[in-house]
Amino acid sequence: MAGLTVLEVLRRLDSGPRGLLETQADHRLAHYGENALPARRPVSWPARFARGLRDPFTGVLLCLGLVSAAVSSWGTACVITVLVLVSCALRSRAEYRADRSAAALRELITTTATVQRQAGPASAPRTREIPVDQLVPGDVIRLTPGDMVPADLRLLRASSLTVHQAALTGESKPVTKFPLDAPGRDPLADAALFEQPHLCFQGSSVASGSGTAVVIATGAGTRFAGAYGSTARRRGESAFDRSVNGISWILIRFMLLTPPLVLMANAALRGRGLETLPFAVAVAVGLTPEMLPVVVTAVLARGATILARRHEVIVKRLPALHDLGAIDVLCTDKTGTLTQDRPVLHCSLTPDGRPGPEPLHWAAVNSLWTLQLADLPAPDPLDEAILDAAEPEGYEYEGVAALPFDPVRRLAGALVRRPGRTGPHTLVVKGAPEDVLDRCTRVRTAGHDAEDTEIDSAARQRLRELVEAKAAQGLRLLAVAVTELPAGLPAELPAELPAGRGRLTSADEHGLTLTGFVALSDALAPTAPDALTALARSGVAVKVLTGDHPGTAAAVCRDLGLAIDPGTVVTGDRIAELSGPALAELAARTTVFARCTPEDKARVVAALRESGYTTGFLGDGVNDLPALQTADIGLCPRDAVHVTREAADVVLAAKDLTAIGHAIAAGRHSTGNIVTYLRITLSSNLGNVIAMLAAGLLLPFLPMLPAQVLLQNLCFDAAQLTFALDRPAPAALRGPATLRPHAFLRYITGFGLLNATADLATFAILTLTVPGSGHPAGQAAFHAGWFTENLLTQALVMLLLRAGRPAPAPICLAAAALAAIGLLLPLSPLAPALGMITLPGLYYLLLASVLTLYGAGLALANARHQRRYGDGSS
Ligand SMILES: Nc1ncnc2c1ncn2[C@@H]1O[C@H](COP(=O)(O)OP(=O)(O)OP(=O)(O)O)[C@@H](O)[C@H]1O
Ligand SMILES: [Mg+2]
Repeated sequence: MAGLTVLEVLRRLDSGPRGLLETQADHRLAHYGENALPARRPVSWPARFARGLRDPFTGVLLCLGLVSAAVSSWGTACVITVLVLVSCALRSRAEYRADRSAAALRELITTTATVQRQAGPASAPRTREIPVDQLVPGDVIRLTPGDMVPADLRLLRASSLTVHQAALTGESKPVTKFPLDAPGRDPLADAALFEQPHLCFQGSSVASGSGTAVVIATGAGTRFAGAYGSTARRRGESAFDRSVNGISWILIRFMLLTPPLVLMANAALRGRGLETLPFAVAVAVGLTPEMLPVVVTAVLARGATILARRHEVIVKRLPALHDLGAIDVLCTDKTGTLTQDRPVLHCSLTPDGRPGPEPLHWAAVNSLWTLQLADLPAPDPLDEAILDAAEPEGYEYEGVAALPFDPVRRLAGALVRRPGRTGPHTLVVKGAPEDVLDRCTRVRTAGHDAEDTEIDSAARQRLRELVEAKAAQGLRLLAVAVTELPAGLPAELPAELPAGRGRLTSADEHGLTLTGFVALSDALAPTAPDALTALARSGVAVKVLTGDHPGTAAAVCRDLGLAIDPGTVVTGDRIAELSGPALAELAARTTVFARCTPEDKARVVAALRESGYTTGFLGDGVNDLPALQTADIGLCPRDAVHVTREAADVVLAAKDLTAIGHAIAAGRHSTGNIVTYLRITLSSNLGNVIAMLAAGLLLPFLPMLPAQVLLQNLCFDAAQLTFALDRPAPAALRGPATLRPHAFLRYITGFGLLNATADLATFAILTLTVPGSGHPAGQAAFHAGWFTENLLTQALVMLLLRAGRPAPAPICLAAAALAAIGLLLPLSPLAPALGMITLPGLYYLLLASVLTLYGAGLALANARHQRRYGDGSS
């Protein structure tokens, strides 16, 4: 449809500029289905289950199962299958529950689109907000800054519209879009589809300006769904990938190496052949923390559920909770996040700093006509405050053309004329004082005999000082300027020409006459000071990145209790000059960044990430989008614009910024639990494997039958699921929680060797107390003895390797159950079936002393580790 004229497109879609009839829309919704990307639809139970199978651990386990089946070791194959099925089922259940607990909150923040529809053929079209999934082809919709482009669209009208298409084209700068009536004849027709100016695509978002468009494709029919299917974000490796996934991949390599090593060692030293394969497979399974994916999902799901319930925080992807715990720098924007973004007019000042109505009057004319001509359904809070405060004099003028506000230019321009009068038009510009002053050559003195004088450098300096002084009071200042443009010229060129190209352009905004300033005040968000204090206390550095004036930013930060020197505020132009290490160094030592463009915010965040910080970004506006996508974790308040909410990983659904502190604590808690689980499980698995390999080589028989290895493994796995319910040490919650794979591997190797020593000591007492290892009965006793010892040491490790507080009841119960199984199974009637027999009493006596020594060693080594590293993380 890209080459058709607007009329042809509307005719094909059986629609019109007034929009669809409600009944038509209902029929189409039934016919085309909901407008949701296939990847975003709710996931069914079987699909969730199948997704679990794609996990790398499960993959390796399945391979080991296949190997076992190939050598007809059916018992092993069955145990592995059961492990895989149980772990997938447990994982999908945890995910499902986490999803459901946030579902109600998610309703609060569903993305909507402004659609224009008619109740009946004769009625006037009405605009209203509907959830984007209700859009159908043929719908006519409005676009405003911060909107997601909800479907594939053909533009009907646009006013300085620019869209972010980074998700589609990788281009990070917004691109201009404008309607073309007959694009087939346009020289741009050969450009790639996403570059076409008259089409907007699902997956992009509105950066500035506004427009009206007709929906040409929805749901799975959009280009985005066709090209990408899902919305993978290309932000690089996250903290979760670096830690949990990093460890997983190291382990998987070990697992894959183990069976061939065992086979080769047994062949070389003992002359055994392929009959040791089931044992080798069992050893590899024994090394695997099969339940790692389950425990990770269960821990994160539980944390997310509690956060949703207690603090109304929505975690959109579970790994984001882990990353929250790792945040050590939180960047936040100011307006709308730390302040309420409900500005009220404080004063209207003439250029000499005295109160006077003229600046407010012109500001209101500008606000009114930029709003009207840009077709925005709702004014921006600054414009709203200006219109509320001004007399409705704007109606004396008639708007001709407008250049709506955009956060890079920091200006808004409106071209107006007096109705019925000929003569030049007036261009009214308002915006950030620095940017307006740069374009002013004259200044208007106040009073009845208003006259314009040239601005000399002394006057310019005085104006800057006035701005500084007002900003230092925490006021948001806009400068207002006017100029005359000859009528008939560029503004009234034929309407097909896109706005911003040939009509009013930013090039017209020069040679202006300053009429004065309007100052607005914006109250702090009530919970912001507490939230910042709590963050500082929990070891998270806070940085403020704002588009506002440095003086205003500094004053607001002072009110919030952030300690900064006024001279240390860095402005956007500094950021733009620097790159690489210089920028990273500046970003690390600066607390407040002012006059940032959206790009500047993103560059600061990227520089912080590159220097190794785990960075969160909290923001609410379109100008925050690039930074939010660059950060490790994007957070937004509930009132954020659609696109920001869509891009954020974490949404604060309550109007309470202290929820961030709770979310970070929950993240640390989750990471702490995962780390405890991993330490315990890996150090004892590693110990067992070392012992098994050593015994396999020292003994003339297999130290444990494959079935026994798998059985003890099943018992460990079941017991370790209780770590999802653990409480980490308070020290683990005090600072950012990260897991550094190398330090971690050192830890588990140390404790693994300790564990192996206990095993080897047990072998020694077994050879002493159980004679005749040449006979089957002697071997069965050996197997039983080691089985008992293994489960008992595992129980000890579960209780002693934790940091800080005593273990909660479920963990104690699980450890007790392990000990009971270890002691009672070899005595039970089941023992012969498992290849074990009853042991002599002397063995238990000696075992008790080995375990006492082991327990003491464990406690000592753990206490030393705690002293050295303090927290629960590694
Ligand atoms: N509607 C508007 N018309 C004219 N100028 C505006 C308008 N809105 C904002 N400005 C000017 O542009 C500047 C930058 O605005 P921007 O939206 O990028 O950031 P901000 O809202 O000031 O702060 P933050 O980045 O903390 O949300 C503002 O400080 C103000 O001077
Ligand atoms: Mg903002």
